[in-house]
Amino acid sequence: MSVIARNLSWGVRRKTIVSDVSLTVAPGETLGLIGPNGSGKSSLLRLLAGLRRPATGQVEINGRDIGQVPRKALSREVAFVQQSAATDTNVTVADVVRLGRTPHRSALAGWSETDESAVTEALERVGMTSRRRQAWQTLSGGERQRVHIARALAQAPQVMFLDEPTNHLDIHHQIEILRMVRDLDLTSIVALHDLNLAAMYCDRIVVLQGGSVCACGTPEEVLTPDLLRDVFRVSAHIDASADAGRPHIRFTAE
Ligand SMILES: Nc1ncnc2c1ncn2[C@@H]1O[C@H](COP(=O)(O)OP(=O)(O)OP(=O)(O)O)[C@@H](O)[C@H]1O
Repeated sequence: MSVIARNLSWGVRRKTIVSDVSLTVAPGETLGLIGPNGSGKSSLLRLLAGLRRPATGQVEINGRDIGQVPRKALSREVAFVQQSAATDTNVTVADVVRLGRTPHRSALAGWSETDESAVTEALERVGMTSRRRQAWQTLSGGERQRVHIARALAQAPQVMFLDEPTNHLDIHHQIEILRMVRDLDLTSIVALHDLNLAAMYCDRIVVLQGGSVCACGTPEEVLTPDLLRDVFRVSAHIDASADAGRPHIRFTAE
């Protein structure tokens, strides 16, 4: 499913936090959202996912204005992995992942085989099958993050929004999760701080600065020494990596 944002703006009181953002994400594409702290990445993701209404502008998912789509119907198509999602503590890992099935179930329907296999498959994909009966509150930070991603996968969405999904993860799991997101047959928009991981796993990158889009394109087009200096205030060399020609950033100490 495609995601199109047209002239999105949002703010609180007199402060504009997202300013006139337009972007297009093609079906199946993985779009990276990067920008310094406070540049508006989380706020924009929430607008794109329909969790917050824009002051002006609109978001279309698969050609429909999401402002007109009922919330339950939207949550059958769109999953959101938050930065630090709160979860009720007195539950098991499988209980948390089962919550992902909520949009697909009616009040009267029982738990189906489809629901069960979606949960089993989601746990498998994030490598948490052996933990399904473990109490949620006993998990490490990285394990919780993987279970939140499993919950989103169990939702069987067509579009996935992920806010810093690699937070708390060791490097193996950072790479595993981003590779999985890239290889999933769905459209994904992922806010990331690690610019090299964004270069490795995103088809295109949007750079936010002060709530506005200041660059958009392939990793090679966007990740230039000038942009890194102007937006992120760092000096860097860019090497063409052996990894499918993706840029590799070497930060320089000066
Ligand atoms: N509800 C709110 N009320 C007041 N200010 C807000 C609100 N939501 C966000 N902000 C402010 O808007 C700015 C953008 O916040 P946002 O969380 O979208 O940035 P971000 O790019 O995701 O940051 P980070 O990289 O630090 O996670 C920040 O200055 C934040 O303090």
